Amino acid sequence: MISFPICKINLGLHIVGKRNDGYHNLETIFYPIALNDVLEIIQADTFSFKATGIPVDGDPAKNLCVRAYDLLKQKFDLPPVYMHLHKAIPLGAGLGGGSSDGAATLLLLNQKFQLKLSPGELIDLALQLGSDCPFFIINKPCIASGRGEILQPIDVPALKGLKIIIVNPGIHVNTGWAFSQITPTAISHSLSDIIAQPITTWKNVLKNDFEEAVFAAHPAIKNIKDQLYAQGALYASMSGSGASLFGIFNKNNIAELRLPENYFVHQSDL
Ligand SMILES: C[C@@](CO)(OP(=O)(O)O)[C@H](O)COP(=O)(O)OP(=O)(O)OC[C@H]1O[C@@H](n2ccc(N)nc2=O)[C@H](O)[C@@H]1O
Ligand SMILES: Nc1ncnc2c1ncn2[C@@H]1O[C@H](COP(=O)(O)OP(=O)(O)O)[C@@H](O)[C@H]1O
Repeated sequence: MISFPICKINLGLHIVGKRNDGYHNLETIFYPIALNDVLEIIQADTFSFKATGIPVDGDPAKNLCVRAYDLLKQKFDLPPVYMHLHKAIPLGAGLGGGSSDGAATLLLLNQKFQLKLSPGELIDLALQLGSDCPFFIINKPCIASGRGEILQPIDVPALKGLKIIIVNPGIHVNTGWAFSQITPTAISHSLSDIIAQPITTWKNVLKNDFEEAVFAAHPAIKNIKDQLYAQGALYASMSGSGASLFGIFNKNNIAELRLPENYFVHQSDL
């Protein structure tokens, strides 16, 4: 069986409080983007995992696909499988690619071996893999709170018919470090109220709390946001804890960005 794990951007991201378990409560809107990895799972005589495409760092046994399989193996008598992950989503980019692969593994195995896990059970398992993972069980625009697992589907009519450009400069921002830089604050504007307004009103009110610290540490990241606006973006922001930036444009107003050749650039319809 094959699946195409997509990625996400964050439309607004507020850190609202530090929790006793070391994580933070946040409020954000997860919005799915049509930039995807490919994951194939086949029943086999022995377990194996192969990754191609953009190289994934670290121990393959800790890959989120393998960790998702191991998690289900603790609960069910799963047979061995061959898993092939082809990576196209940049890593550690604030796009949730690894989380999406982990969630896709849970969904594929649930379907293939008829495990009959409900969406709620899959979300609980996904949260054990990472805070971004539960969203990829749903894969529809959602307003999220808690660590990211309290999810409410939401319509974002302001984005209909528009185009997105994602730029990743390949700078690694550690997510734990980014959270440590933030002093949590109460939300002054409701995210759902903001995104119900036309996109031209978002610029000064829809904010990612990580930008200030990440831009201060990496001016090259801020420079991309400035370029997106200079090229006519209706709205531009960093995604997650970085380092990807996205700009939202009218269809007939595609940016001509002057970026270093090694930067990753993706364009798609919203
Ligand atoms: C910031 C966000 C926003 O969507 O996205 P990314 O930038 O990673 O894509 C997420 O909250 C990231 O989720 P995820 O990347 O799954 O993080 P996790 O593996 O769960 O946690 C990595 C580390 O970040 C911190 N962390 C993460 C989530 C959270 N709600 N509070 C935290 O304090 C913790 O220090 C944790 O050890
Ligand atoms: N399938 C996977 N794809 C990408 N990264 C993975 C995967 N499995 C584990 N990882 C680890 O997770 C780290 C960050 O994952 P990723 O989801 O790409 O970042 P982000 O949460 O910033 O979007 C990677 O640097 C890598 O070490």
